[in-house]
Amino acid sequence: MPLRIDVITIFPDYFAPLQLSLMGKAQQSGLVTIAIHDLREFTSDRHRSVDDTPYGGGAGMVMTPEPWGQAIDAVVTDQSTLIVPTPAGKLFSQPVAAELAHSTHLIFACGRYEGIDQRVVEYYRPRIDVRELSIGDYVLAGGDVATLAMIEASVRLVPGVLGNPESLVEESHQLPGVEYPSYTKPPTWRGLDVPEVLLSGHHDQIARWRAEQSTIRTTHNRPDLLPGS
Ligand SMILES: Nc1cc(-c2ccc3cc[nH]c3c2)n[nH]1
Repeated sequence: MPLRIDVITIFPDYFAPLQLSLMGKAQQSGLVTIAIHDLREFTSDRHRSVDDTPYGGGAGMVMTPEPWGQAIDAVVTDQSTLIVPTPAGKLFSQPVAAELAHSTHLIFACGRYEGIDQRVVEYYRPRIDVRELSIGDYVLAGGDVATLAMIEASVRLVPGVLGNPESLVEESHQLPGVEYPSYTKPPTWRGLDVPEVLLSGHHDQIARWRAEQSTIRTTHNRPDLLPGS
């Protein structure tokens, strides 16, 4: 059963990159089907409007619920998971990507302006799995880039998408923390040499060196990922 993804957005062109590279191949292989829907196709007024002023005042505009209800109803099934990117959501992570990779149907609701009327989440929450997700503690201009990131992170984990599942095995066995640095040819580049141990062929020493490098990098860049932190 291929994973089906429906993306609803006012900027369908944001998703052209999904036709390229690994994501494009995943679609051609039939492992994943991705459909992009223009929210404005689900409006009923002459101006195809999707936003209005916020109740309670405040700056900016809020996306009205009805076009979203029409658009989501057009694709939703009882197997759907509705994903709403938002800075206020739970943090997206590799384990969440793995969960999404094993879903049957994902619907991404890409908001713009100040976000989507909360009643859209409230309406679907009793009916299907609804997940408000953040990709990090910084504010984007809309949910489209967050959706691209979540689709790429999830689809690469769909069995059969990655040509070499070996890289997933390494990823999953990775020590808590960040990855060791990588090197390839040439052995010397602008006077800089590849660490000797990597050319030695001593696989135990290489594994030890890589574990040390991972710890050094994690301590320096991501101490929050160190065990016991
Ligand atoms: N992690 C993260 C999500 C977002 C986001 C998501 C949706 C909308 C809609 C309008 N602005 C948005 C921002 N920013 N940062």
